[in-house]
Amino acid sequence: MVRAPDAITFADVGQTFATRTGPLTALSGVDVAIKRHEFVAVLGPSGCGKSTLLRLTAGLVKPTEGTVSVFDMPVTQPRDDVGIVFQQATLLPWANVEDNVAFPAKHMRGRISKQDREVAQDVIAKVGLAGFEKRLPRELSGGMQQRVGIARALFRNPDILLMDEPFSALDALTRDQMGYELLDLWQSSPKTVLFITHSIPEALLLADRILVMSARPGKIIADYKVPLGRPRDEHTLRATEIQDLATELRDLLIAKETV
Ligand SMILES: Nc1ncnc2c1ncn2[C@@H]1O[C@H](COP(=O)(O)OP(=O)(O)OP(=O)(O)O)[C@@H](O)[C@H]1O
Repeated sequence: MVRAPDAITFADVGQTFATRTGPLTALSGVDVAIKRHEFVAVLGPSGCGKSTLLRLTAGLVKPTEGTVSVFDMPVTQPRDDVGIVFQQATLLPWANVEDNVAFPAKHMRGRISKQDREVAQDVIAKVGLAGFEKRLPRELSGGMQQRVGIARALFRNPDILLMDEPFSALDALTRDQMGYELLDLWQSSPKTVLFITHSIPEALLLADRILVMSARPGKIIADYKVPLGRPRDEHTLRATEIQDLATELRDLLIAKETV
């Protein structure tokens, strides 16, 4: 039988940066495979290399050791089938919502076509912003700006969505709301998601699988399957086995913070 390729593979990946004070090893010996349409959360102490994992997957950084592959093809440059959402939406302040969402087309082809605008309007509606197409970023709340960032990442309908603490700058209620909306989006249009967070409840609510990283140089020290079905809602995290897993994750992270 032909094996379906994994969506993302890290094969013995290491990343050392040259810094003014000498080489800094951010990641070492990272070996992991992520299946297509798996939702994977990554937890780990600050500075352990979580964002570096995403940047390697997106082709924004080249690994100094090992290979990062997307659908079995080594990543050598930024790819169309990978969308990224950062902690801040990083929108163009002078461009309206529609132009921000369609910006990848402008960046690639120098113009936004009528068809691009239709696609942009469709993803804007998907993230709940229909009617706001002509607004400027400064006219939107933080949560709405982040929805625009998500719409921009979805614009090219990528198979892989990389999310770097996408909701951590939002207030607690908006953050929860965005998590549920993301689950709805993911269920209606499945994608492979690599989601970085510092929040254990957020990781448990969203993910199929949770990877835990050690302090720098980061490596994957635990790989948990989240024992929850879908769909999930606000009652999901009350299950006893989830409380136990949350405690286990907390203990592991506290131990690793001190390493
Ligand atoms: N381009 C770079 N040049 C030099 N050092 C870098 C570079 N990018 C990242 N680093 C260093 O690599 C380490 C890992 O950084 P990274 O941003 O991946 O960590 P992180 O786990 O995402 O951190 P946080 O949780 O605080 O956001 C840090 O010590 C950081 O200073």
